[in-house]
Amino acid sequence: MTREQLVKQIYDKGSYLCVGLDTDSTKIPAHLSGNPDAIFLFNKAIIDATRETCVAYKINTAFYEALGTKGWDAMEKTVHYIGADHFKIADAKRGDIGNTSDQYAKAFFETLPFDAVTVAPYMGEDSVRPFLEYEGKWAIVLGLTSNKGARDFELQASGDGLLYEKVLKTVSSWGTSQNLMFVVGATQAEAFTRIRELIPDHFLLVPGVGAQGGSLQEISEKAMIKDCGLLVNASRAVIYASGQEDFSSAAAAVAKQYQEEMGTYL
Ligand SMILES: O=C(O)c1cc(=O)[nH]c(=O)n1[C@@H]1O[C@H](COP(=O)(O)O)[C@@H](O)[C@H]1O
Repeated sequence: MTREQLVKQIYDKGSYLCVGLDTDSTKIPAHLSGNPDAIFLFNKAIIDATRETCVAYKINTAFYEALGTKGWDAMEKTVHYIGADHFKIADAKRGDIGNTSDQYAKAFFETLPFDAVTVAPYMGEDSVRPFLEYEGKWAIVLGLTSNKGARDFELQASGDGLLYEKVLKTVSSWGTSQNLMFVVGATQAEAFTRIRELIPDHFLLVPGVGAQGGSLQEISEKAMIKDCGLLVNASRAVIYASGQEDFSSAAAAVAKQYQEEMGTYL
């Protein structure tokens, strides 16, 4: 999906919500959990319930890989079920020597129809480049993450700034704002102004609202740009809004609330 197509989806729907399909097999409601296809059926119900209120889905591959081939099959079925209108992110946090990253890119962009993969930048340019070589596909590189471990490296001084600032500056020269986004955690709200000084044009994938407590209002006020430039992810707050038979209507209601609030910022 190109930036233009993504931006059109955002303004058509009045939403920059990304629903995170972090589907934990131990949290599937009881009425589904005995079904051999439970993970996919859960995802399908969530997708049907949130299609109109979100523009992206982020599949966190860990939750699927943890189940072996059964999980991978559920992920494949899910990404195909989402279809072409939504921006599909493989949250796999990949990145390795060039010929290995080539294979990761092939896995998510050719074998599977994802639009974007999250990438860890630690191994440098040759580990990120393979993800930038596909027309209409995106690398979403970790910038400043939402977790407390961000302090261990990302927020440490490096040269004349912080390490994450160096990552944003350097990585942004490897691609363009048409094929490269950055992850910035919603819990890092005080950094958003500085981040927009460094990368004024790039889309940001912002996880950390909902269960991790980040403020949608604060992020939107500090980091929204003229064509929005934000995808805000919520996983647990949406998909586990209820653990009962009404889980999909509860998810729909939470996603709608996010969409309505987002509409006021767009
Ligand atoms: O890359 C990510 O998506 C990510 C980066 C980050 O800094 N923090 C973060 O929480 N995430 C992911 O975003 C999702 C957040 O989930 P919830 O806290 O349940 O909304 C999970 O899939 C995390 O792996």
